[in-house]
Amino acid sequence: QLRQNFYANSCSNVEAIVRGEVAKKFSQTFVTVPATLRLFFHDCFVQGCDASVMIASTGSNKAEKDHPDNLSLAGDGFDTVIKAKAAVDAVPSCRNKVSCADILALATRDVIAMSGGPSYAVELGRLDGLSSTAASVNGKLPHPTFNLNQLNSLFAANGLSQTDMIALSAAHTLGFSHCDKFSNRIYNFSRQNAVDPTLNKDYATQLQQMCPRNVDPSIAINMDPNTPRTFDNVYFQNLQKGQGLFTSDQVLFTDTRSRPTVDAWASNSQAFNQAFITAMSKLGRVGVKTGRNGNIRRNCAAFN
Ligand code: HEM
Ligand SMILES: [Ca+2]
Ligand SMILES: [Ca+2]
Repeated sequence: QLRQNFYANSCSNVEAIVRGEVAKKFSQTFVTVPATLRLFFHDCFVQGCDASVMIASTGSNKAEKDHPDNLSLAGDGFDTVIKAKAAVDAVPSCRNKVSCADILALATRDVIAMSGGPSYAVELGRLDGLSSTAASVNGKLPHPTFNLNQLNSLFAANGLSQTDMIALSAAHTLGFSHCDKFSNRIYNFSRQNAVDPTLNKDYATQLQQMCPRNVDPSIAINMDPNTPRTFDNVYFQNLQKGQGLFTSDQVLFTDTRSRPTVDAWASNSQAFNQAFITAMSKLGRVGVKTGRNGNIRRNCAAFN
């Protein structure tokens, strides 16, 4: 059972310590923000929010982070958690008291707030998981080609509603994508349409310019073409204009079952922020480990 003041008696300053390290990292590179937020999502959807995604592979174990769906996780997310963990452990009373999973949850809250998004109280008390395998990632993470039914069923498997799914998708209001993740929409889309017809024409042309055929696979572009460094509801306004980057983004507007929610949040950032906080809190409860199912890792990248 998670609770807000879980570390009140063991490490009462944990929130300030984490925030301080996250602020330092944020001042060095903005990538900290999307990298940490996506890391939290990919952690929670595979074996629950237990920092299983942070484990490094060893000679005998190929870990989650080396599954194809996780290879584009940016290193700055991992680095943020590792640095915050070191800062926490530098305080004698906090040493080996706070889980990597909780530090990731706190850091995620902090990067959202630092980029203009809402802040919220984080429930704590997660333990770190005891396993991490690439094989366990299969089928657990959404793909950018997903339609609404596929998105809903994957999120429902994690206790999240369609409303939660739409709110969380707005994480694509910042951060980057590599060209291969959406090139099917701008080249050879279908027999009838070379370009995905749900894509705004000018935006499609811009995407083709930024991502020419045979582009360097390391090239990444902003997912929100309008406010790429601000956590805001412009994501939903983009969808209304046909500027959703992935099929899984644009479908939230094209499918009439989800469009009313997109329209509501495009014009009401407060309502969106509230829904986002609710959904993030639910995401943070997925598959939480307690008791013998977990421990507090000394090194977030390795089992004790
Ligand atoms: C709804 C289904 C989702 C799909 C299909 C999806 C897919 C993707 C893909 C393909 C990328 C680009 C990766 C790359 O090429 O580097 C990406 C980036 C990102 N995603 Fe998602 N995602 C989804 C939901 C979420 C959720 C729920 C969150 C967080 C709450 C999230 C946060 C992010 C962030 C922040 C980035 C940018 C990462 C960076 O700049 O390093 N996504 N996502
Ligand atoms: Ca996990
Ligand atoms: Ca934005």
